[in-house]
Amino acid sequence: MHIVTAKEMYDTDRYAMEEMGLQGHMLMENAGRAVATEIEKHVSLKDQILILVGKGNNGGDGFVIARTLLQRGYSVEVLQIPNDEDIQGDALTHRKIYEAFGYGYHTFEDLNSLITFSSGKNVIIDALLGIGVKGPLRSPYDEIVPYVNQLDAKVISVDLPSGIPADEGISFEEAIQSNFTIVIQYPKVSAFLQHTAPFYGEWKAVDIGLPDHLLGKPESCGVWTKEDVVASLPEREPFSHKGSHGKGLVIGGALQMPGSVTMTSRAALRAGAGLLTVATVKDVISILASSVTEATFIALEEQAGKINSVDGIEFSYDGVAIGMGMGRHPEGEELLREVLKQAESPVLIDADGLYALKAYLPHVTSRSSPTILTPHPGEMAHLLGVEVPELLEKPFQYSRQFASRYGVYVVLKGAFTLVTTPKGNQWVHTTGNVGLAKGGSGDVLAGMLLAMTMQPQSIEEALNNGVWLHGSTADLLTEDTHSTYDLLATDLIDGLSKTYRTHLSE
Ligand SMILES: NC(=O)C1=CN([C@@H]2O[C@H](COP(=O)(O)OP(=O)(O)OC[C@H]3O[C@@H](n4cnc5c(N)ncnc54)[C@H](OP(=O)(O)O)[C@@H]3O)[C@@H](O)[C@H]2O)[C@@H](O)CC1
Ligand SMILES: [K+]
Repeated sequence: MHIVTAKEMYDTDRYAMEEMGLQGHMLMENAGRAVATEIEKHVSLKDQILILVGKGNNGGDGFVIARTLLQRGYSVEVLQIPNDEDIQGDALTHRKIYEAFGYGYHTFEDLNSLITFSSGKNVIIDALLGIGVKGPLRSPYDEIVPYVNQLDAKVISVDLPSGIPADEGISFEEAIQSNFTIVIQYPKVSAFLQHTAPFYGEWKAVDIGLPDHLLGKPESCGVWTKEDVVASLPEREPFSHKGSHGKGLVIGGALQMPGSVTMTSRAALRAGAGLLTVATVKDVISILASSVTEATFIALEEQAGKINSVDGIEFSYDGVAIGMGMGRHPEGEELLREVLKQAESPVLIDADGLYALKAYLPHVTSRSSPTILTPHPGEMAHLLGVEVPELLEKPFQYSRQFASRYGVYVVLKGAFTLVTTPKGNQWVHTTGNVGLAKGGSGDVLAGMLLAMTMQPQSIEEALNNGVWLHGSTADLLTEDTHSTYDLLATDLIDGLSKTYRTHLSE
């Protein structure tokens, strides 16, 4: 499923209108009817519905929705916010059709009109502003929006909650707080930003008949779905052997932190790695040996319980993960540098490895094998040299610039984990839940990603499939046996079997 900016949406609409003959009023008819059909799933014939119609085409959709619902027997009233002469173009065409059916509307004079017409209504349809919103809400929307937000009614927004910009990096002051948003054709970027997504409530996209190839462009941005996983995750060949499923290496752990590397290793094996070696300090090996029986070990030189050197590792692996539980120490930089120079396989850098990476970043571009970074926002902000809130305002832009500048894959972890390729393809993940906000879930993810990168699929597919498996496992577990309070990172490792069996064996 594509994700679009306002410009991409307007370009797509324009192309459909100018090059394909799908005229604006036809698109609006399709949009309004598709939205009305979706609204029917959330309302009943007993509900009293008020549709708030704004000045632009979002308001135009409102007139189509009103006509469709009235024809289908629903109780609907319309409150048009602008004066009659301010409704123009396709929106005016549809208001005329609405009137030709014999339906009427009220016009907003001051807040009292909204108070009067919203009285007794238990459903409000927000067709005030769409992707054309610019700047803070102006009069009278700055009065209307707070009034709607304090009403005790179900609010359903058309395309996006009025006041929320479609794009990232744009500030706003107030917006409709929706219970449900019916997105027209493609979700907009703001549906996946931490500070704007909550305004959408739940959302669903409806098809208005724009062909997908209109968005064909070198960069691709979308939601990675179960269908994508099913299409790309390779089936196991019946005559394959443990070597064909990837020989992985995990470098990490310190005497003070033996857990991280344990979780990464177990997760990698559970996710499908054929063979796994863990390179760590001696005391961690004795702890690991009992809980990761399937792995082999390399004891590394140490100082004060931390890895001091990677001497002794022969880099003949299909994938390497480094950094988890390694601790932060001056030698970390040198270790990482050696690994990146010597390994001729994908190298995934997580946790403490990311802190050690900063100085070496400019040299990463010279690697001939993929380099994968899996930062949480704090680690990513550190690498970028910006504050976390600034990063979270524009995660798409920052990730794309960073991935292309250093030629790396970036898995920016969060409520909407974002995978970016060096070429600028971006995939958002909507699986997973707040149960994952706990120590260890990143270590488990790193292990799953390591296993995925060693299977016969592209690195882009591997990372997305790994993130999807991790999130879906959390979802299955919290639906079933766990809650978002008690879910542990180790539960994800054991729960992965169920995800594979439930989702991927159909
Ligand atoms: N054919 C198509 O393209 C299709 C489009 N579709 C639908 O159209 C929507 C986009 O329509 P749009 O471009 O008319 O923008 P939209 O947000 O409805 O209104 C913008 C108007 O609002 C005003 N305004 C702006 N900012 C403001 C503020 N802060 N505070 C107050 N007022 C503000 C501004 O007016 P101004 O006051 O500046 O004159 C401006 O004219 C899209 O989301 C989808 O729902 C579908 O039907 C499919 C086919
Ligand atoms: K809206």
